[in-house]
Amino acid sequence: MVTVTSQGPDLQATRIVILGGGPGGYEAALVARRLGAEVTVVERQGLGGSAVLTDVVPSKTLIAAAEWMTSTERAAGLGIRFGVPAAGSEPGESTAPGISVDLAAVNQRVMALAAAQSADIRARLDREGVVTLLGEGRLDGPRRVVVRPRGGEPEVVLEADAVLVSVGATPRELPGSPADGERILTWTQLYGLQELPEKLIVVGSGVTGAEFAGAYNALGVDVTLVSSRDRVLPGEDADAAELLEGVFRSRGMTVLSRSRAAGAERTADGVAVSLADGRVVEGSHVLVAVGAIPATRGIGLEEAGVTLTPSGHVVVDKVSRTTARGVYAAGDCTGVLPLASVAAMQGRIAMQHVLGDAVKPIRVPDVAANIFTSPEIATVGKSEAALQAAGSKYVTTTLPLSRNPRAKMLGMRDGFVKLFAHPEAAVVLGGVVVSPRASELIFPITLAVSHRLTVDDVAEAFTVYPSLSGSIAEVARMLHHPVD
Ligand SMILES: Cc1cc2nc3c(=O)[nH]c(=O)nc-3n(C[C@H](O)[C@H](O)[C@H](O)COP(=O)(O)OP(=O)(O)OC[C@H]3O[C@@H](n4cnc5c(N)ncnc54)[C@H](O)[C@@H]3O)c2cc1C
Ligand SMILES: NC(=O)c1ccc[n+]([C@@H]2O[C@H](COP(=O)([O-])OP(=O)(O)OC[C@H]3O[C@@H](n4cnc5c(N)ncnc54)[C@H](O)[C@@H]3O)[C@@H](O)[C@H]2O)c1
Repeated sequence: MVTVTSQGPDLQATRIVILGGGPGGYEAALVARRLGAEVTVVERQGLGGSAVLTDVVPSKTLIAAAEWMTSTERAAGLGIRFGVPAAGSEPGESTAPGISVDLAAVNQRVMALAAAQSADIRARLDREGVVTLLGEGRLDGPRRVVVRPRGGEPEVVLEADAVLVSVGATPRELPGSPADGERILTWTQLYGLQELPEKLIVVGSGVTGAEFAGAYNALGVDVTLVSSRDRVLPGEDADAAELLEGVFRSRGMTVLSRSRAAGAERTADGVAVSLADGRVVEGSHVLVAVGAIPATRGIGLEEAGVTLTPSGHVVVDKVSRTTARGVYAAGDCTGVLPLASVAAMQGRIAMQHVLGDAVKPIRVPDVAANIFTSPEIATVGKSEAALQAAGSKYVTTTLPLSRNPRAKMLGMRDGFVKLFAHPEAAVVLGGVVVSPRASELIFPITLAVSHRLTVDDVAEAFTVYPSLSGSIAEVARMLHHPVD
């Protein structure tokens, strides 16, 4: 066992040890270095964490390929024909076999991009003077981290003035039906597929399930989405979820609502998913997307005085403090809001707090989020369900995308912009954008929400004509109340 009491040249510097090198961990490391601390990141998988290696980056890269396929759907309506017409064929008649997807090539690109992103993060941390230790870490009390290095070398003990726990979460599996990486898959195992599945069953219609079901459907796969709830995306804006489910069905996806999967087993040439009501759905592969479990067990947290919720999430306050003095936590292991952007913000806030920099507590309602389906669903601020549950006064207007001139030119039909505002103060409380690239369009509404702008502030700003963002100003204009 090697004990490391201090690293780096400055013996007076605060020693920070970060457990987990995902967005929560590596963003914190950069801030802590900038604030003069000695920083060590302990990571068992690779820098960038699950966000970069298995979750956000791979899924969004796969979706980029799927998106390309979806945009070809609109091409015919715009007068585009694929293939070279043969001699004597009618104008516009295609003789080419059409477009096909080489999943092995798509997945190779996905994995290469994830690895490159991880290497970039490692290089950045190295440049900034952050020490990285590849291995499995655990707390030994609140101020000491013990690391089992990946290469089998002796354990390393790191003494710390403060520890940040940012260990993320791992995929939940169906009870009694462990993933085998071949036919029964978690989202981390999809990128080993060399060919498109013949028939993919996606269990779970949360954000992960909806994104993958939409992507594989666009890539040409026969997809069945098993949804335990009344509708897909139960936690999202009801109009957006309803629209997306309609789009899914119109593209040939089978959506089984109110259908809870009880288990999955391999058959001679595929899988059979049994539903709680006795039905059986057969397919070639099943993707299990039923949520995630925080990676907080067995790493000495409770022994160090860190309180966990019954679900295993670390209890934190708005500046990322846990119940143990000197131990902070960020990201999916806290269950505050499982998004990479939130993990990174929690990590930065933790370091600002512990190192005595100016710090603003996290404001979850200001978080912008996006579901990368086609169309995308972007949200920020208060949702309609939250406003109703709190009995808040609000006014709302929705403008369908089909009324936007740019959308008409681009051949886009499915989508809308919706804003919520306070009826008297006219302050923008929240918004929903359902549209291709909604992730890019939500930003003006995010600015409005975080700076407490009014609908008139939004309406008075110029937008380009013609542009999709013109609908945001237009919907704000529709919420204007004339002065009495
Ligand atoms: C399929 C999918 C798609 C997603 N897409 C998006 C998206 O588009 N946008 C978005 O904002 N969010 C997205 N998310 C959510 C996002 O991935 C998470 O919110 C984010 O990864 C959380 O970051 P983190 O730092 O908390 O944890 P992680 O990224 O999970 O990193 C934690 C790291 O800690 C390591 N670790 C765990 N235990 C130990 C230990 N004992 N010792 C050493 N290392 C350890 C893990 O191996 C991991 O590498 C997606 C999630 C999924 C599942
Ligand atoms: N684009 C993004 O930013 C993005 C993408 C993916 C995930 N995420 C983050 O990850 C979080 C978790 O999302 P998720 O979809 O992985 O998990 P989730 O917990 O939100 O959804 C899982 C769904 O599976 C259903 N389910 C559970 N057991 C089932 C069963 N046996 N049969 C059928 N359905 C079952 C649940 O009712 C739930 O609707 C999201 O809230 C989001 O913050 C973000």
